[in-house]
Amino acid sequence: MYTKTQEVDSPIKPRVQDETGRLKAVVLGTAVSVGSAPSMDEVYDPSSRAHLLAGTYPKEEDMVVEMEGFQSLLQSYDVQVYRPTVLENCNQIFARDIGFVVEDTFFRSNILPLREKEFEAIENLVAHIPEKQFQVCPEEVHVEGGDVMPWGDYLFIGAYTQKDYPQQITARTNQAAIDFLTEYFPQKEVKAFELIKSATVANQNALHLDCCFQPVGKNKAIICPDGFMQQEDVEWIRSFFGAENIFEVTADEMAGMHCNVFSISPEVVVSEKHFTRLNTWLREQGLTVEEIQYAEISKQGGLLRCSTLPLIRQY
Ligand SMILES: NC(=O)NCCC[C@H](N)C(=O)O
Repeated sequence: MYTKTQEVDSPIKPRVQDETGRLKAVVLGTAVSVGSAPSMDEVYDPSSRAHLLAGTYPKEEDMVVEMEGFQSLLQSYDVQVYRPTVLENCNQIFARDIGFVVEDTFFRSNILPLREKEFEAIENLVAHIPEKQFQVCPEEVHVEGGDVMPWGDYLFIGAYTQKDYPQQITARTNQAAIDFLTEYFPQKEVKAFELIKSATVANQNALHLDCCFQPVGKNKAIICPDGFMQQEDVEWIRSFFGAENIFEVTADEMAGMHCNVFSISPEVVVSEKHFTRLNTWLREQGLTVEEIQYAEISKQGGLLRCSTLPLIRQY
């Protein structure tokens, strides 16, 4: 069974149209029983790899505390927070990637095979979603929720479509995913961005789109230009949001997950407490910034957005 921290509203009717609408229900991953540190053969992102090598790989108890803090904050905003069933010795921190909601449909992702098991832990929860609002992505469609961002009439997708896709362990969303979502949402303008990939160097890798780009508020965004393979995509984002509405982060800040904040509403954003430069800018834009401690989680190549899977936002 999934763990619910509040009563489940059944049925759960998914609805997410953008990145910042007022959050009502969310799955927050869990670090409980995350298992021992992976071996160098098992590791699947460059940040975890670097921390394994440096002997600074995060401890379960520290990550559990950070995630509890996030849960309490979300609940203080009256958000219904669901946690996955705890699977023994399984890393279930990054709930974002295992599924995603666009408009009124929950999609089950086809994620990195090494992470496949994670979906089991929310099966009983998604069973509350009406069948007509639940969609399993076809087998050839490789997609993780970190690469999918609805933004009103637009659907932003992070992808990697180069020939060496099968060899890139940090490439999780392919051309078939772009084609599938384009066909599924004919009324949306699908904008796909090619991301840079590296299995070994964290500041040369944009694991997902949400590691190098994140809209905030009503019309603003955080980007790391270095995360994009094509300069014209960066230019497109600059002109779409307007240069004055964009905060740019460095490649090192991208590796530290500065783009991976999470919005509770167009007015309130959750950020990491060490992101001083970013948090100052967010406040200057008139946003309320809820700062929490999440630095241990960042060592695994994900942060606040990555550990959440929004089910319902209100419009
Ligand atoms: N959306 C995200 O960027 N999720 C972070 C996933 C990190 C995890 N270590 C992975 O490589 O899959």
